[in-house]
Amino acid sequence: MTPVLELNSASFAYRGQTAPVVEDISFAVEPGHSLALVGESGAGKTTLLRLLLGLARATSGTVRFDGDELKPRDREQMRRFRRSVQCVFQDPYSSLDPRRRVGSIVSAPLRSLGIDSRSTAGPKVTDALERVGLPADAAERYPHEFSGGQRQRIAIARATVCDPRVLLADEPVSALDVTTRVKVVDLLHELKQKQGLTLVMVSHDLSVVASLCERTAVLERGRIVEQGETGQVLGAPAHPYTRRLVESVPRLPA
Ligand SMILES: Nc1ncnc2c1ncn2[C@@H]1O[C@H](COP(=O)(O)OP(=O)(O)OP(=O)(O)O)[C@@H](O)[C@H]1O
Repeated sequence: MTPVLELNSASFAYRGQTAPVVEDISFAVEPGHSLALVGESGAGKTTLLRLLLGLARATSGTVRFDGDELKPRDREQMRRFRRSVQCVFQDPYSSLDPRRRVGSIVSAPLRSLGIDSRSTAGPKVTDALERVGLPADAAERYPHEFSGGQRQRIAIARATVCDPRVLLADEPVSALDVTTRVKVVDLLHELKQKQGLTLVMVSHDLSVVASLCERTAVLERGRIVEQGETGQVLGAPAHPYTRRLVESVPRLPA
């Protein structure tokens, strides 16, 4: 099967810097599967998501979408891409415009992709809100009327309203308290199961990774040191860096 997203020997250096922050990265994301990117702060995880989103362009190597090289200037391809690949960020407070009602926030991708107008988007917005466990009347309210967990649900409703195939999520639950975190992880799990959503997720939380992602790639200072089945990578790490990451997870005393 053609991977929906693929990096081939991709490297990226920020403007004005010679040293790449990610180097020689290769992985493929198969449709319906999920991949976690893990590693310490500054390892380059968010930069990889930016490459996958077409927000940054690989300095060398390629990013492929449905088998074709991703070209941010190709408007037709980017339209298909935006319809297929959506994202959710860490902070549900800053990622939602406080001046707009939730209905307008959630319908934004439908309108910007030309799928619906404000007047025709209603049923899809209701559906998307329902799928994430929010009542239909949430559409009439403003983000400040919701808790952090509910706001992240709104962000997930916005990201899934146009039925994308892939969700790219940057630390989607790390700003949430522990019980809310579990509920949002359950929601992501359900979207994977029911809608066959492909998930690429950055997370510091290895238990979240273990519960959501079949595959894991471990990033150390911009390079992948290990990747494979999550159970294998986190359960029996082959690389000393992965072992250190796994061992650094705090455990309750026995
Ligand atoms: N706009 C930028 N300009 C220059 N360097 C940057 C920029 N953004 C990030 N970097 C550098 O790139 C490296 C990788 O950063 P990145 O945010 O991708 O790491 P990360 O693994 O996502 O970290 P964290 O877990 O803390 O979010 C870091 O050394 C960072 O300082």
